Amino acid sequence: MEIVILVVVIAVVALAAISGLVVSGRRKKAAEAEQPDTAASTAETPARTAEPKVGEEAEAPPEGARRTVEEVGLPETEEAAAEAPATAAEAAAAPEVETPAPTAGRLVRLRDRLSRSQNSLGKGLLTLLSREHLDEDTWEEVEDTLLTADVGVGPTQELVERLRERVKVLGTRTPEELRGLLREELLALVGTDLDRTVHTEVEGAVDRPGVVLVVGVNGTGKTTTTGKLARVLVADGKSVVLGAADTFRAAAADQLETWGTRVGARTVRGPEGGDPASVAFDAVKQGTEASADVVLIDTAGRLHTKTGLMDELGKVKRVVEKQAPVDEVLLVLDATTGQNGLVQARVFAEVVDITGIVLTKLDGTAKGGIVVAVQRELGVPVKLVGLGEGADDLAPFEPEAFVDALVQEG
Ligand SMILES: Nc1nc2c(ncn2[C@@H]2O[C@H](COP(=O)(O)OP(=O)(O)OP(=O)(O)O)[C@@H](O)[C@H]2O)c(=O)[nH]1
Repeated sequence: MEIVILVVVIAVVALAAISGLVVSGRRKKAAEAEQPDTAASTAETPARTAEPKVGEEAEAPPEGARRTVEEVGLPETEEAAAEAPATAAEAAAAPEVETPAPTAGRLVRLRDRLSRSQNSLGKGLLTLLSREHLDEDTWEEVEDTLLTADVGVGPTQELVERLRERVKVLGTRTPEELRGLLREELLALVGTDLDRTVHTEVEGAVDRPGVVLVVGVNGTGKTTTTGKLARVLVADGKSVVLGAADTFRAAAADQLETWGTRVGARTVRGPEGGDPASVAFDAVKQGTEASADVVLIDTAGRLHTKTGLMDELGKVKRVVEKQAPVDEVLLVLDATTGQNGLVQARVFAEVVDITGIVLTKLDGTAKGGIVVAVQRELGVPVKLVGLGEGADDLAPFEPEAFVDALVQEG
């Protein structure tokens, strides 16, 4: 009997084992049916590995997901994905090249700024000239007004003399007549027949860039002006190479390079404290090799009292001239420094032949008369004026727009 019971138990256990195997086989098949392709399982793999488990919780690696190196290959999408971060990084690193505002009529655009700062000169003169009796005291006041605006002694006396004569002839004076008269006389003083173009064009069939040297004392706005001038030239369709020959002030080359990058102009620079003449030489060389239209060279802010530094400026020019003639030497003067600017102008003119003047910060002073004074002092025209810190706030100087801003109503 016991033997019969034992045989029955063994038979039941055996049956149970067989049915268990069948069920697990079915489950496995059903699971395989739920995984239609390997790509889907590959996609799941990272999710599993993202949360690794250890010990008893550890899962067996998915069998079907494994592929050999040969099988995996590099599909197009993976290539693109691999390239994408580099392109994005490049895009972030590559600065956006700006399109500067056109230069034609810039001074007209900036006229409000000019008349805001210079209007007191015109208004002051018109008020005085409108007085019923133009006695000596009044003429003295006219003179003082002009001197205060930095017109300079010689030009002031000339203007007062001309005004006295013309007012006498005029007899009765309407405000409009006076305005017209003052406009004419101021315009004659500023000069309408001077060549105010910044010389960047090379004459003849010579294959070289125009070379412009920018000089001036520290803080006058020299580096900023060089950068703004690059924008003016780019706006006029020229290609520009910048030379950072201000190797004394560490930040100057960076500052210049930033200006250049914004308009797609290359900046040639040297080691900090290096030889400025060698940087200037390299800039012209590279500009020539690159067939650039213009090379603009920013020089160190020289204190005009330091003879050694001034001598070095002369050297920069001589060394550049071994590559190509310098077509334009622009002296940058800060209009707010008044008579001190004239002293600087005189000293610079002794070292290099200044061919044009840039008056910066005219937006921050009522002393616009410096335009007249500095032209007289150097016999060189004002070619550009700075009317703000904005990138396109440097304008070609136009005598008519300038004088209109002085005498305009309002
Ligand atoms: N309001 C006004 N500020 C200006 C003008 N031009 C330049 N500046 C400012 O003047 C300051 C000096 O300009 P920089 O270009 O650094 O002067 P810099 O002559 O190159 O000076 P160094 O490199 O030290 O020789 C800057 O803050 C400019 O933004 C202008 O026309 N108007």
